Amino acid sequence: MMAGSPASLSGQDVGSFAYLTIKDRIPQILTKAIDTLHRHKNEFFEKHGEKGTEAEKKAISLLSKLRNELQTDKPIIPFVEKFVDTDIWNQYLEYQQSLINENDGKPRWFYSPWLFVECYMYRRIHEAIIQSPPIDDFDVFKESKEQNFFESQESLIALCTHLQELRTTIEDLDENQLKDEFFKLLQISLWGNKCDLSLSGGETSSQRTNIINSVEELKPFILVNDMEHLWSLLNNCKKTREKASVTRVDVVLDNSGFELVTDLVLADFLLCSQLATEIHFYGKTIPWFVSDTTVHDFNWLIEQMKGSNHKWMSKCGADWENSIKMGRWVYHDHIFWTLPHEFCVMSQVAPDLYAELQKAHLILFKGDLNYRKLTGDRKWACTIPFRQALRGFHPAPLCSVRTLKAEVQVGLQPGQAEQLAASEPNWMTTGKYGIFQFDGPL
Ligand SMILES: O=P(O)(O)OC[C@H]1O[C@](O)(CO)[C@@H](O)[C@@H]1O
Ligand SMILES: [Mn+2]
Repeated sequence: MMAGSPASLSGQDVGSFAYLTIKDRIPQILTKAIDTLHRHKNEFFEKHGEKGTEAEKKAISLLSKLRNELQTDKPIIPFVEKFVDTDIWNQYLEYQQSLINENDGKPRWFYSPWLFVECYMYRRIHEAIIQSPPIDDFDVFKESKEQNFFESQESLIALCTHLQELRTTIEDLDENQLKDEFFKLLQISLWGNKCDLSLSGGETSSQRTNIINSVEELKPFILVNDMEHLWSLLNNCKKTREKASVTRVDVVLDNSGFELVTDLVLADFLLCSQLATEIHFYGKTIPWFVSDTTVHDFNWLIEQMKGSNHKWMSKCGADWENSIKMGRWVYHDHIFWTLPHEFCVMSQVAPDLYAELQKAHLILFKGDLNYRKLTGDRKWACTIPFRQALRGFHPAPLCSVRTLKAEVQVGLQPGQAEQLAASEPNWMTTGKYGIFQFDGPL
């Protein structure tokens, strides 16, 4: 821990959201993963014969073992299977061990930082799968992600239709109208973050109502609203940039399905409004926090949309595929996003990624987990400045776009948290509230 930063959120605090997640939500997610493997038994057999059946059994027994370790608060054990990040993970385990002063103290599920153990759990799921060839490329969360996409169809069609209409009139919009549209699509992308699947223990959490109509009603639930800063920054880039030069917006993606479409709609708008000229996306290398986007999810979703029999949805899919082909959209993978580290150490742990992010004019960090990593998932007072919680992480001007699902929030006005807590004790963890929290140029 760096001097001056508060303790990490942890399962030690009985009754806290961290505690309840480790006690209830994580075992539930593991049970669901086991069940998913079970249900694919025949598929594995058809594909790989007896070897497939054996692999399914092995993966299930590894996951059951993991669930047992967790539920009996066993020590956190090192990774054994060789993978690109195994050494970094095991070093981090040692680092966590070194933070424990007691003799022979070992990191344990309910004792160690929540961010660490929760990331560890998802990495262990991945280990169980890669230890079970030939089903070692199976994504236990894929079905849920696809289901989320299909269940949100109606709302997604409305969104695609809105985007396509907007594209035909965009030339005629004056600056204020353009700004209104920008704000609308930003808010849709914010509320899209309600739909993650780890909060609901992997149960469906899709968007069934037309989100565009809800934006106005939801405004009072935005606790920190720095949208104006984002507008000034990008509009200024647009006005001052030379002909052939670049305005680059980077989006650190969160969930696939509904949320991903809201992000891609925003990205599309940024280009056609010329607020940006290039968009870079970052996804996860392995299945993560149930609903997070991997490259497979990203490609799958665009492919699905392209093949849709709805005219405007299919147009979006085709346009987006083209944006990728033309290099206006760039997708990046990096193992750092599925490590347990706080972002303030990114420049040391993943200097190449930090350097990549430095090329952006603006970075949007989608979702709650990114916010936890931005702030270190620590017990900050709600009123400390965002920049202080970032502890030196500043590759470029950045903004967190997140609905609140964890007990960490900084940069609030004095009294704001108290007022919320008085009427709603769970205001930090239900996803009902959201923020656009910006950290501008240094
Ligand atoms: O998809 P998001 O917005 O990052 O949310 C993932 C969230 O899942 C939870 O860990 C619940 O387990 C949240 O508290 C967490 O931060
Ligand atoms: Mn997520």
